[in-house]
Amino acid sequence: MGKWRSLLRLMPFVRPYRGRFALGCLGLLAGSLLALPGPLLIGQVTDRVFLGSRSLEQLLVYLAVIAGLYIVGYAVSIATQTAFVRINNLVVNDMRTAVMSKVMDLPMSYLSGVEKGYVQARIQECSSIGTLFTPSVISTFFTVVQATMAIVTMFVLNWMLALVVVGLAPVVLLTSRSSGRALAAGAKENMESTATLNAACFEIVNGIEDIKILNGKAPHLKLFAEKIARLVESGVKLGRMGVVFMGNILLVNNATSLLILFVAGLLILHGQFTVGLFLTFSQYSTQVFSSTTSISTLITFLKPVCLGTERLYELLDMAAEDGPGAHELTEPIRRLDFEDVSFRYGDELPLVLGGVSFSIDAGERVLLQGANGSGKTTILKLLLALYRPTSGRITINGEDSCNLRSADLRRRIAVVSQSIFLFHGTVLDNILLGQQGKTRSDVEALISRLGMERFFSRLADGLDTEITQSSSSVSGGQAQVIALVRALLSDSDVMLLDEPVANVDAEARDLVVGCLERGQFNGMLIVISHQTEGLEFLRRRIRI
Ligand SMILES: Nc1ncnc2c1ncn2[C@@H]1O[C@H](COP(=O)(O)OP(=O)(O)OP(=O)(O)O)[C@@H](O)[C@H]1O
Repeated sequence: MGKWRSLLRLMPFVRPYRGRFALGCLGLLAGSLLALPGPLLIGQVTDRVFLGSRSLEQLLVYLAVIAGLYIVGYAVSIATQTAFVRINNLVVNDMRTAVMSKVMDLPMSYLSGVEKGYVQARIQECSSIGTLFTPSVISTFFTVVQATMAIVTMFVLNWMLALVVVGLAPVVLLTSRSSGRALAAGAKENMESTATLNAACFEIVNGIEDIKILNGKAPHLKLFAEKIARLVESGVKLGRMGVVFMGNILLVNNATSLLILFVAGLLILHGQFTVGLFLTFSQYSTQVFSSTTSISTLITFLKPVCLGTERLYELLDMAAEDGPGAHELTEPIRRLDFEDVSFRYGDELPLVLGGVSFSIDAGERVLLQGANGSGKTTILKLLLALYRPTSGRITINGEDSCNLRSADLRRRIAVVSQSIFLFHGTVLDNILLGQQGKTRSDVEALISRLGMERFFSRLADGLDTEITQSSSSVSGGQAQVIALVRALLSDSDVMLLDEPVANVDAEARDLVVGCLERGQFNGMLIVISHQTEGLEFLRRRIRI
């Protein structure tokens, strides 16, 4: 029961579309009601026209009424299904957006521990929850109404035959339920095989360059073929189960039809029943049995929905990186202090920083030095509130940075990191990313002030050069210069540069270091570098 209750947690996602949802439900109810008179009218036309009056006029009247019901039913069904398809898509995409937004707010201490592709998988899981809003699943709830009305009508017409139909319903239910369970288990296995195949594809595409260099095609293809073989095997098994499932349902339906034919036949032979009523009963019993089958498979459908909902909220309920009391940072950063800061990346991991203390004031230019792995980059990450100190505190203008909104803090701190990630889009898009109120002309003015026009004109399409993830349209050194322009454009109070002169050619090095040396940035400057050559203008040194 606890599991089913988790479905109630989906209410906030349905609420924005409650009008549409209510209309859709009304449509389904109307569809169920419209399906009710059909069998009764067919029975009547048989008894009253074919076996009675034999009047063409009367036949046409019946046909017109039945056709009218079918046409209205068709229109209602199309409108209802379209409404639910729309609701399904909207709800699923709202969930995806909520998950993505939450993921972006989660602390790095969690995110750095999750595997690649995991978040992607969690976002994809939302579509399994969307199954709940597909017309076929929602309509199952309404087939119960339809089946109940059919049973009531049958009891009114002939209680004895109605009892036979009702008595047979559990047989249909149990048959489809047991075959459905096997089908669900097969589907799970097939999904697992698909996921492992996807993981293999992801790895091959990701490491394609190294696979080529290392001549690794043959072993990777072998591994890929093994995964394909597993998928084929589970696909065939699933297909066989599907055939057996349908076969079993057909078998039971045929057996029940035969039994109804037998009982109705006896009643007709004794003059207690008519041929028309038999036709009516046949159609109603089909409605009852198909509703029974849908209900039994509904449970199979709802299980992954419940599981998906639980997993969705597991993520949405996680604590975000900013505590509820975090407040705005309204004034510029004038001073920052590390007060006896210690840090480890995980409870089980060793200390990276042990009791680090220093203070930096506005306008200071600092070179942060230390051996490989001593924690220099970690200090920058702590400053950016990507991680929180394990002990000690970092204060900004005297206030504990844990109490400040991290987005405000990051707006005031520009970064040129060691490994620059450029996003899909143009060079200009990347420079303007996250810059409020800045335009192309601001970028062009800055480039000209920095004397970097020649550098940018050498890119394939200048500022409009497309950055693609697969082919590097800019080199590492070029990315460094782009990141510096982005940092300078942001009018931040603090600038952090992690190894700006490593792995770059003389030109990029002169462009990056030169413009800092010439005082193009007058705020607090913190540079991490193993090399000191050319960085003499950074008067203060902090060693950790
Ligand atoms: N996300 C992480 N999870 C666990 N350990 C990490 C993580 N990031 C860094 N470390 C570890 O923390 C230590 C310090 O790393 P950091 O990058 O801060 O050093 P660094 O002084 O900048 O090194 P370098 O001079 O080589 O760039 C290293 O041992 C590193 O392996």
